[in-house]
Amino acid sequence: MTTSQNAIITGLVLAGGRGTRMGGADKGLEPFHGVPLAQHALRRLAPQVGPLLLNANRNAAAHARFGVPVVADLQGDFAGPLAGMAAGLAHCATPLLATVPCDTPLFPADLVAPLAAALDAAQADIAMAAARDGHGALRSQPVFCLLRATLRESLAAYLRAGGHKVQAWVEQHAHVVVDCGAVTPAFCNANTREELAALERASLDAIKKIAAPA
Ligand SMILES: Nc1nc2c(ncn2[C@@H]2O[C@H](COP(=O)(O)OP(=O)(O)OP(=O)(O)O)[C@@H](O)[C@H]2O)c(=O)[nH]1
Ligand SMILES: [Mg+2]
Repeated sequence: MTTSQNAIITGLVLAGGRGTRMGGADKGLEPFHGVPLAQHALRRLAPQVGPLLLNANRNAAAHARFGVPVVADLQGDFAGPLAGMAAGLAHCATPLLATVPCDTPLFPADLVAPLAAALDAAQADIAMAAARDGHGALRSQPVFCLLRATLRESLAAYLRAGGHKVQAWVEQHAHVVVDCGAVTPAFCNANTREELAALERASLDAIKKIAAPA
C-alpha cells in the first residue's frame, strides 16, 4: 500500500480494558522490552496508517505522553472492545479505521494493507483478521478490524441496545475475513504477566533466528 492510501486510514490502539487477569493493571502501561505496550503498538501500527488514536479509560496523562490523541469510551462501564471501537469511530476523521489491541505486541507489521485490499476487493464495510492455529484452522481475531467510518451510528446504536459481542455486530454488516497467517506468535495476546514474559522471550527467539539461521 502506498503512503497516500495509508493516509485515509486512522489507526486505533485499544487499551481501555480492565486488565483483570493482570491484577487490574492498565495493560497499555505495562512494559514490553521496556516500552509500554500501548506505545509499542502505536509504533508498530504507525507505518501502516495515517493518523493515530489511542483508546484508554484510565491514567489519561500517562497515555497522553505517547503523543497521539487519547479517546475514552463514551460510556463508563467497561463495555468491552466494541466500546473502544465506537470511541475510535466517533473521533475518526478519515474514511477508514484500523483497530489493534494493546496486548498483542507481535501483531503483523503488514496487517493493514491486506485488510484494505480485501475490503476493497469485496466492497465490504468491515475486514476482520483471522489466523491459522496449529491444526490449520482459521480463527477470527475480532479486535483486529478495518472498519468504514460510516459504521459509527450502527455501532453506537448496537452498544446503546446493550450489545457487546464484536463478532455479532460485525456479522450484521457486509464483511470479509482475511487470512493473516499463523496465530503463533503474531496473534498471541498477553492476558497475564506470565504470558507477557513469554511473548518477550518469543520475540527474542525470533531475532536470534534471523541473526543465526539454522
Ligand atoms: N475501550 C475498551 N477496551 C476494552 C474493554 N475491555 C477490553 N478492551 C480491550 O480489548 C482488547 C482485548 O481485551 P481483553 O484482553 O479481552 O480484556 P482486558 O480488559 O484487557 O483484560 P481482562 O480484564 O483480563 O479480560 C484489549 O485491547 C483491551 O484493552 C473496554 O471495556 N473498553
Ligand atoms: Mg487479551
